[in-house]
Amino acid sequence: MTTSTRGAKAPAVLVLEDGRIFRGRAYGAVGVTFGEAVFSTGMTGYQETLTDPSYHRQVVVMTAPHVGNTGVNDEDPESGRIWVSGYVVRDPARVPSNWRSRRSLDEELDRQGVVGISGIDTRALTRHLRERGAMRVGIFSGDSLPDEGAMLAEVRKAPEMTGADLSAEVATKEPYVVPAIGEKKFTVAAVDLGIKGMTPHRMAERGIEVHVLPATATADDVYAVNPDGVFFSNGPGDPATADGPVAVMQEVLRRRTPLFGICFGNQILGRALGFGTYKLKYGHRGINQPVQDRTTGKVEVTAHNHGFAVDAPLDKVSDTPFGRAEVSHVCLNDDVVEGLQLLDQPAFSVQYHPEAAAGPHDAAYLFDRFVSLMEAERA
Ligand SMILES: NC(=O)CC[C@H](N)C(=O)O
Repeated sequence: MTTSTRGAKAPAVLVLEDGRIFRGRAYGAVGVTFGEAVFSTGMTGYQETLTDPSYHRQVVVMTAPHVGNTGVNDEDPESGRIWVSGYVVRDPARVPSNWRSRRSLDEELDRQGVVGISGIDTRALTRHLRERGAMRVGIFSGDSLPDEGAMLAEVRKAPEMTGADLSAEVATKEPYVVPAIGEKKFTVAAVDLGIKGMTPHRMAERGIEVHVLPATATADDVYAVNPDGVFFSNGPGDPATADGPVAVMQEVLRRRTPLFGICFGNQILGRALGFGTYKLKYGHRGINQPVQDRTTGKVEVTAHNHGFAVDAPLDKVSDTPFGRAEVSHVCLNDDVVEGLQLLDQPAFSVQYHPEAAAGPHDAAYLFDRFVSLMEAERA
């Protein structure tokens, strides 16, 4: 629920489900919002973060102290709207400055009805989330606020992220096509579980015509486009709920069509192979996470946004219903599984974001790997 505007400087309170409270000022829309409190360590790229559908139902805390400096432009959004359910910053820019800027971030949050809070100690909040783990949170702003006990009771009624099935809420309802740039070489069916705009673009740049399909697409829908490869996107929510996409992916594996998955898509590949998924204590979010590609030994700096992970053994090849599989990538901060690959058929996935929006481009080679799998299939 939001009421608008003028009160951009109204008092605001952030209430965590364990009872910790931070007081600040309204930022963006004035009103009430709930979600899972998570922190992002990205120093840049706030527009891409805000519009990434994987952040649906999450209240994002920025560890970078000064946010909004470059304003809001019309080029950087990763989808048609802001998806975060709330936004938490230390010190918003008072005067944005950039040649592409059209309006301030404060105005844009207000325009889209996104409730935020500024002027709180985001370092203390981040340390709290790191020690206690991601948890539910509420932001309440306005001139007359409920008492603390009432706000806490509301936060504790909000839905949890564990068990949340959210892809269909954010994905396209209708299929659409992103044409290949230049000569068309391949057709890919991309199951949209919350896809970011840059992902089909990275494929289109490589001569792929991308047929983006709704989250509810069946295997028949996938094969109706006569694909050379199949892609499963990133997306919000708990992968343990994604039974539909897991069944579709198992059919793709049965048919041995080249397969690539990103983030939620990696968790779905994990499940399709028979591995479990689990919730990380506070997740990985930011654009500076070190990952090792174990197939080459190279280390890359990468963009992350995940709160769940695949539970697969790091030190051995696993036998799965689709042949041998191994962990191809691992996060060097905490040994979390960051990629999977099959050894007996053309299928792989990563838990992080090679589309790099925002983020470093170190992992762009993964799109080339997908192209190589499709080329090898054709040869
Ligand atoms: N970016 C994503 O695809 C996130 C996947 C999943 N929702 C998670 O939090 O782990």
